[in-house]
This record gives sequence, C-alpha cells and structure tokens, in this order.
Amino acid sequence: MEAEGCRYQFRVALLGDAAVGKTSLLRSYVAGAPGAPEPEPEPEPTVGAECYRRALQLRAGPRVKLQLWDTAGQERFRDSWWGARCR
Ligand SMILES: Nc1nc2c(ncn2[C@@H]2O[C@H](COP(=O)(O)OP(=O)(O)OP(=O)(O)O)[C@@H](O)[C@H]2O)c(=O)[nH]1
Repeated sequence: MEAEGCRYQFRVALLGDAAVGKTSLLRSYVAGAPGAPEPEPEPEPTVGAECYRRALQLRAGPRVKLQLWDTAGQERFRDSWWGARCR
C-alpha cells in the first residue's frame, strides 16, 4: 500500500488496564518524531479510542506509516471504541 510516500502502513492497538500508562507511552513515542509537540504531562483517561500517527524510516529499507491506537482502559469508556476513526 502506498500512503503519503510510505510503502507500508501498520496498525497497532495498545490494550491494557486503566492508568497503566498506555497514553503516556504512545504520546512520548509520537513526540519523539522530528517537529512533534511535547506530550501533556498528565493525560486524561482515554474515552473510546484515540489514534496517533507516526512515519518511520526503517534502516533496512522502506519508509512506513504507523497508525497507533490508544484504547480506553476503564471499562465504562470502552463502549465507544467502535466509532473511533483515525483522522
Ligand atoms: N511513575 C510513572 N507514572 C506514569 C508513567 N506512565 C504514565 N504514568 C502516569 O500514570 C497515569 C496514567 O497514565 P495514562 O497514560 O493516562 O494511562 P492509560 O493506561 O492510558 O489510562 P487509560 O486512558 O485510563 O486507559 C498518569 O498520571 C501518568 O502521568 C511512568 O512510566 N511512570
């Protein structure tokens, strides 16, 4: 698949209990991309699912696009997983 100059696109979903650090981990990773803003120090609990993007140049070859899904750990916020879209 050719997407914005990237040859491949991978979708990764982070699942886990509430407040184990899923959002913090993803935001730090995405903030590590050149030109990205600093992540918020105290993220709010995730409602439904949120999508982050990052492009990555693999040392061995192609540039790839990552679609990283952060999901709600709190059970009461999981109902809205299915309506989430990656913009
Ligand atoms: N000490 C410590 N605290 C962390 C670390 N990562 C995240 N936290 C804190 O743990 C709390 C929860 O972090 P989140 O990233 O929101 O956790 P989450 O798993 O995304 O939570 P949900 O969205 O509710 O599923 C926040 O107050 C963070 O600042 C870490 O590596 N060390």
